[in-house]
Order: sequence, then structure tokens, then C-alpha cells
Amino acid sequence: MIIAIDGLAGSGKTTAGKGLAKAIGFRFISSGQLYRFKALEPDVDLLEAIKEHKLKIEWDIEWEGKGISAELQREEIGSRASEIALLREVRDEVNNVLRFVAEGGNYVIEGRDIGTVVFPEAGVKFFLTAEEGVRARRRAEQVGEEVNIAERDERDKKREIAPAKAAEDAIIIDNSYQSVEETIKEMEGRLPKDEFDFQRFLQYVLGPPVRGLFRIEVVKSHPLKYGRWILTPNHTSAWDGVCLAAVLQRSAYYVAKVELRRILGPLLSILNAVTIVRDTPDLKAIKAIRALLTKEKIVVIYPESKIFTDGIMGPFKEGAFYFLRKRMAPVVPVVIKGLERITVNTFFTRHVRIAFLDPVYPIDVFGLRENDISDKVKKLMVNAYESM
Ligand SMILES: Nc1ncnc2c1ncn2[C@@H]1O[C@H](COP(=O)(O)OP(=O)(O)OP(=O)(O)O)[C@@H](O)[C@H]1O
Ligand SMILES: Nc1ccn([C@H]2C[C@H](O)[C@@H](COP(=O)(O)O)O2)c(=O)n1
Repeated sequence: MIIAIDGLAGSGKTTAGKGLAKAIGFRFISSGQLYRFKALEPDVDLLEAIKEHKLKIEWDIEWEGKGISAELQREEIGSRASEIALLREVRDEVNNVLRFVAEGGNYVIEGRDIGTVVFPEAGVKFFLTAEEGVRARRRAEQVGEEVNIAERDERDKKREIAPAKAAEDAIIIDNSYQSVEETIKEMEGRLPKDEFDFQRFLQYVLGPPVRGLFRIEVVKSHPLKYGRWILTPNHTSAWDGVCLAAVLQRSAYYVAKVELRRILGPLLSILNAVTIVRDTPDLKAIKAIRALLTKEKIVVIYPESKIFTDGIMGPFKEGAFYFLRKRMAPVVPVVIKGLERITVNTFFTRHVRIAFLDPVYPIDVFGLRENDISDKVKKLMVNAYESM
């Protein structure tokens, strides 16, 4: 899911955008920083540099392993950036890079034309404003020098290509007299929530008793309230899906083998399962999962594809990472410990621990093959399991 934040200089796009991204577990990109980088290093081919991992643009810009945000923040660079941002070829280059990096991820992206030109299909669009005097004061405090914000506004608003303006469907927030926290809270409050369904009802009703019964402890969490995610849990018991559902704050779509239809019948659909024929390219299931991700849902895929009760993770199927490699969604590896070798006698003495590991985004695995990706994720999960 892309959350676009546009606005004029000093309206708080970067500060509030970063805060929002942190609060909801998304990544953040400042397109203004990219224009500033281009002003600083005009000869660098941005896309090539990103593909070679020389340039990192998420959160703060890193060039050849070094953070350069302070240098980019200089008023002289900002002013030069505003000038080169008038050039069609520079804008195309920056836009291509933004689309390439963000594809299939959950991002908050700030700029001037993010909701209007770069991501017109963004899930949510904000346009931040503040009075000119307030913005000038903020920028002057930031850079420690007098700033001619009116001149910059003129250039950004009146230019022919992609002028800074609110998209027709943007949510406009004037934060002249708001704190940063208030702006972030207002933005989060305007994000679209999932519709209430039967699984969500079960989570409300059965979540607390299941958490109590299995003494579930979330040892590492991740806010999964918005956006598209693929969760890849290890699979030691039929109960791990129940424990996972009990701690999620949203409905998830579980990918299950088609054979389960015979046992569970229509209950599978009620519980949001997507059935898949194993060991074949099941195009119907792939299409269904792709549609769910496009609708910004959570999909759960067990990479081992069957239960390994002793806690030693079985071989990972590469297919579980197909959607990551195809740049359709980030993967959150989930490690569940405490449900191994479950028996009637030990059922009531469980202490289940769940860790949601840091997400792996499509851009992180760019250029890797499916089996390298599954090896990488498995290593992360095995290490986490052993340390829990
Ligand atoms: N309500 C608010 N929301 C966001 N930022 C605020 C708010 N109030 C004050 N600020 C301050 O405004 C300053 C400017 O914010 P920021 O750099 O995020 O703006 P920007 O829109 O990204 O500017 P530019 O386009 O020039 O990079 C920061 O120091 C920030 O702390
Ligand atoms: N999407 C964008 C982002 C930035 N610019 C230009 C306009 C600004 O003057 C300059 C620097 O941006 P800042 O860091 O101040 O946000 O880059 C643009 O044209 N389009």
C-alpha cells in the first residue's frame, strides 16, 4: 500500500510522514531527498545505483554506505533541487526510481506530486498545508538561516510539469497550529480499515481465551494493521494458525492445501482460506492471492507446507516466496515456539511465544533467485527460533 503525502516546503511532510510510517510499520521515502541527491550528484544514474545497492533511499538517503541527509538538507541544495525538478528528464528518472523501489511494498512517500503523478492509484493521499509564515519559520529553524519560502512555493506550484498541488481525492490537513503528534494521529485516523468479517468476529470472541489457554507471549511484534503482507510462519502443529489468529488485529487469508476441503468443507471459505494444489503451478490460487494482495490484505503461507512437529524446520518450498520475488508484497517471517509435539496431556501446559520478524521487502531481495530468497528467510527464522 502506498500512502502519498504531498505539500509545500515546511508543511511537515517528512517529519509527519516518518512518524506515520513508524507508527504503522511501513517504510518511508522522501522524494524531495532524491531531487536533492540529484542536485548534489547530477551524473549518478539513480536506478543503476539502487540496483547495485550503492544508493539506499528508504528512511534517510545513504550513498556508498554513508548517511548524507545533513548535507542534502542545506538550503543551497534545496534551491538547486527545486530548479532541476523543472526538467522533464530529471522528474522521469526520480519517478521511475520511486516506482521501482516501492513496487509491492508498504510505503509512506512524501513529495509534491506523489498522489497526482507518481502514484495516482495510492491507497490514501494526504496534502499537508500550513500558513506561509509558519512554514518559513519552521524551515529557518531547521537550517539555521533565513529562507525565502515564497519564492520556492512559486516555483513548485507554478511549474508546467507536475506542479505541487493536492490530488482531487487527497485529504487536506492544515497543521499550522498542530503538534507533530497531532498531525500523525489525524493521518492515522484517516487510514482505511478492513471491513468486519467472520474471522474478525472470532478473533474478538475467541482471541482472549486462546491467548490465555496457550499463555501466548508476543516476543517481537510488528504493527500489521494496514497494508499488504505475506506472513510465513513455521508449522509445528494445527494449532499454530489458531494462535497466530489470536494475536493478529486483522483478518488473514490462510493458504491451505486443497485436500483440507474434504475435512473442513465450507468452513474453510468462512475462515478465509485459499486452497492450493501443492507441487503444481496452481494458477487459480496464484490469481486469488494476487487479488487479495492488491486489496491490501494479509495472506499466510506456510513455507514448509506441512507440519514438522519436533520444531526442526523442514525444507522451505520456494513457491512461498513467489509473491515476494514477483514484487507483489513484503514478507513478514513469523516464528512460533511452544506448540511442538502437542498431546492431550501437555495441551494445557503450553507457553507459546510468537515473533514477527522484520519484514523482507521486494527491493531487499532484488536480483536474488527464489531458492536464495527462501534460504535467506529460513536462516532468519531458524536463528530466531533458537534464540526464543
Ligand atoms: N504539525 C506538524 N507536523 C509536521 N511537522 C511539524 C509540525 N509542526 C512543526 N513541525 C516542524 O516543521 C519542520 C519542517 O518539517 P519537514 O522538514 O518535515 O517539512 P517538509 O514538508 O518535509 O519540508 P521540505 O519540503 O522543505 O523538505 C520540522 O522541524 C517539524 O518538526
Ligand atoms: N515530488 C517532489 C519532491 C520534491 N520536489 C522538488 C521541489 C523542492 O523544491 C525540491 C526539494 O524538495 P524538499 O526536500 O524540499 O521536499 O525538490 C519536486 O519537485 N517533486
